[in-house]
Amino acid sequence: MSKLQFPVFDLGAFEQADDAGKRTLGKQVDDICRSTGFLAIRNHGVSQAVIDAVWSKAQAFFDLPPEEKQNARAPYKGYPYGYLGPELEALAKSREIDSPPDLKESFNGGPLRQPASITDPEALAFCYAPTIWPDRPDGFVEAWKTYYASLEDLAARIMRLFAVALNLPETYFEGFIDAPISALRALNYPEQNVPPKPGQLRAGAHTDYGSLTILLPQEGSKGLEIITPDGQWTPVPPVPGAFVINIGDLMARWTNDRWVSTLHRVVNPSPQDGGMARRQSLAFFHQPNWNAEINVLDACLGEGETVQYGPVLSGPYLMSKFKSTAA
Ligand SMILES: O=C(O)CCC(=O)C(=O)O
Ligand SMILES: [Fe+2]
Repeated sequence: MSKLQFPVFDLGAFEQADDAGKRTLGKQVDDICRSTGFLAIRNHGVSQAVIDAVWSKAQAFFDLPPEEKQNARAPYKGYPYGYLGPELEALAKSREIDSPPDLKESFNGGPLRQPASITDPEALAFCYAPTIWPDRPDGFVEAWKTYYASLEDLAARIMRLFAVALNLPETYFEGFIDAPISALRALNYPEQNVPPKPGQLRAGAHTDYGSLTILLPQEGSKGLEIITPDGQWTPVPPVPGAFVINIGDLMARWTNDRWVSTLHRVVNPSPQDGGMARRQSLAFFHQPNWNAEINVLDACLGEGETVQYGPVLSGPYLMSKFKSTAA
């Protein structure tokens, strides 16, 4: 693994390693997750054709006239899926910081399957609410679902890596994530022709809520920044062919804060970087099963350490976090 500036991890090499090799590589991931929880994953096995298809369909969707995009809009404030137009979300509000709305628009989609066992009305009204699909561009839905399925599989593989990193059996998380309630979000940060309001960013400083986020920033694009342990905002460099992953609040809680859910943001483009260029990204927010009960892992309790968090259920926990960001 290269650790020059930003760690880049070879997932294929991990999967092919023997037990001792896996433990060594897992230890590297444990170290990263204790410090920032942000790393790039290469040799991830997701086909470039699957990525290119969803990328170009998302771009074509964002290029549609605003009125047409509104046909796929989320029907009411707080509805999780469909099109969320400009100025409707301020991520900084999740931290109770009042800020102008983020300079972005997004399209959001939920789980591809709904287990028959799910009857909780809250689950049906929230995570399992229907995705409001756009009519155009042709092929959008198929490309979206194919990418979603690939990322769900990738997330499960990364959770195996996390289990090894935490000194747990490799399959430890499997029972918690066999009916995940993950969401996929395509983000577009439009060209900025007018100056932002004071304090207005493309995405305000926030932590992610779930177990794991798998991000695909636009190739070569800048703007994503994290707070490093020295307290400085630090750019995440684009890594060609790799996904950027980070852990969210639920994973920090699960590990009793051994792992950190790091604050991050997307800043406005600087004049040196073209000043106003559009930027696109895809964010897959992996979230354990609606009913998964998340208790601090024994494996994360060192000598003399106490349990800092009581149990929470994955779905209701996510709902409470999500509802706070409407602008
Ligand atoms: O677009 C990006 O690079 C990051 C977006 C992000 O952090 C989020 O939507 O949670
Ligand atoms: Fe984020």
